[in-house]
Amino acid sequence: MPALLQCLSHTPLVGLVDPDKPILDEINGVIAEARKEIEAFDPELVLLFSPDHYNGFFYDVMPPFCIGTAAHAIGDFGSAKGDLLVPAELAEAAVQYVLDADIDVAVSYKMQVDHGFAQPLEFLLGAIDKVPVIPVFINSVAVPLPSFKRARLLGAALGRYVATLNKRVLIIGSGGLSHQPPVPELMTANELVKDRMLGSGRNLPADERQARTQRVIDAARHFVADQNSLFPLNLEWDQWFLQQLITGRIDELDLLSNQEVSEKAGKSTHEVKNWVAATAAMATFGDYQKKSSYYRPVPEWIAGYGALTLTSVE
Ligand SMILES: O=C(O)/C=C/c1cccc(O)c1O
Ligand SMILES: [Fe+2]
Repeated sequence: MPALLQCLSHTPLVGLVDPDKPILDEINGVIAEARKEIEAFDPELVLLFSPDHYNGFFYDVMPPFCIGTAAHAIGDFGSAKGDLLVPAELAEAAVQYVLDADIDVAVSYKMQVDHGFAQPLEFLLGAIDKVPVIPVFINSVAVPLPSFKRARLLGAALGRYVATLNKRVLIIGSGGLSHQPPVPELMTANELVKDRMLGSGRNLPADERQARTQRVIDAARHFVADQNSLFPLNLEWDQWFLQQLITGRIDELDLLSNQEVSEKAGKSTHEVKNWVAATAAMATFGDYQKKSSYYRPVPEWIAGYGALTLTSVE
């Protein structure tokens, strides 16, 4: 069975702080093309790798990786809200398969997810509950972080697992590329935010949710005016990273240290590990080829915004 890979940056600022119309049209065109490709492929199962942003995973117990056998999207920043369509038995078997492959992964029977999961499902499939999806969380924000190598090995193990199912599988990597939005850090957070990061943020009061949303919107507006107001986007790094995936050199990314990536491209750039895992999963289906790729820095979205479509070589 062939597989299809779609990696896509996500950003909760879509519709809230948008780039100029020609750029927005260009990006919407890229998403529309990806969606058309997916429609033609007609996936029976989605394997979705995504980070979280202290909406579903907290420092009370922060796993490097987690697979959900059920998942609920909270609808942050106006993203889609509701239950994902998770095939519980397949997801549970995926956990066992990965553990048997010596990759330690957590399981959640009630996973809470945010725009990282919801946005690509909505943009690429039209809704979060259109196609059965195995949701895979990769901790990309809350230090200490897993390595690039472990993300690749997780992806490869899950790729081998879904390849056993004899289904048309769409593999999605959500996140990145270079960026550093104002996500709080445990060491420097005030007492209230620290408490939220330790777990009480799972059900944020409405006024705090609103304040959090507004803080990110304000940061994006400042970033448009002054691109040193946050860690700058790194166009060169992003393009280099994309080429690594396109040319099949994902193993070389094992050499990247987390510190180096944070220092060169920003602390949230670790979200690209979702692209690495997705591409490693794709590689288990055999040779792949680039169908299309896209890149543009979008300060309005605090994102090195990229897309990559890979198809199996038959
Ligand atoms: O959840 C937040 O506070 C911010 C999220 C964000 C902002 C910009 C780019 C991203 O990938 C994000 O997840
Ligand atoms: Fe993100």
